[in-house]
Amino acid sequence: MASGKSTVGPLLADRLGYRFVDLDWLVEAQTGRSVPDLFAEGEGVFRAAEATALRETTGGQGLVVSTGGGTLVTPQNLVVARGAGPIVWLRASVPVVLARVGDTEGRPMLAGRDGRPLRDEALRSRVADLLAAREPFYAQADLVVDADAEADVVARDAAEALARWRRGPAA
Ligand SMILES: Nc1ncnc2c1ncn2[C@@H]1O[C@H](COP(=O)(O)OP(=O)(O)O)[C@@H](O)[C@H]1O
Ligand SMILES: O=C(O)C1=C[C@@H](OP(=O)(O)O)[C@@H](O)[C@H](O)C1
Ligand SMILES: [Mg+2]
Repeated sequence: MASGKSTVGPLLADRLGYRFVDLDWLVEAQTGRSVPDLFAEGEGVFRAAEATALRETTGGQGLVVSTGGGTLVTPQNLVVARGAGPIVWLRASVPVVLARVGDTEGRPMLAGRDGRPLRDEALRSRVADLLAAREPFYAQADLVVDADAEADVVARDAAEALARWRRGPAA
């Protein structure tokens, strides 16, 4: 979360001449509910809607999909995404993620048990724990790009990494 997927995705799509979809927006459009609303019924309710939305982005070409930070932690989602095209991991460091999450309002994964946004050391430790737990899943991406950089630079690096990936190992 807050690595810049929703920000960089459209910039990357522009560079590639592709369409763009943000998976959280698609979930909200398909369910008519906000992400925090879905989480309020239980994380599983959101994850089910997310898996459905992800499947519906596959099967075509010329599309950049910005997933949510938890999407590819579900092994079946990873299989679905990999079948659709290359997965790019926007790898951001803990301090940069913390600087970008803002006040964490509207980010259910960064709320405490009482539902209120975490702050200070509790927030830092939740972000660090989440990123550490998710790293083995993110590491299964086809490409990794340093997401601590400015958004335009991240999009450019992702486009270049994709072009190299397409040319194959010999290039
Ligand atoms: N490369 C970047 N440099 C600086 N700020 C960024 C960058 N990418 C995203 N942001 C800002 O960080 C916040 C979270 O970005 P967002 O794209 O929503 O991340 P994600 O979709 O991974 O949760 C937003 O306020 C966004 O404007
Ligand atoms: O990390 C997560 O599990 C989540 C990240 C969010 O998306 P972003 O990564 O785009 O913030 C959103 O899908 C939901 O709040 C759950
Ligand atoms: Mg996002």
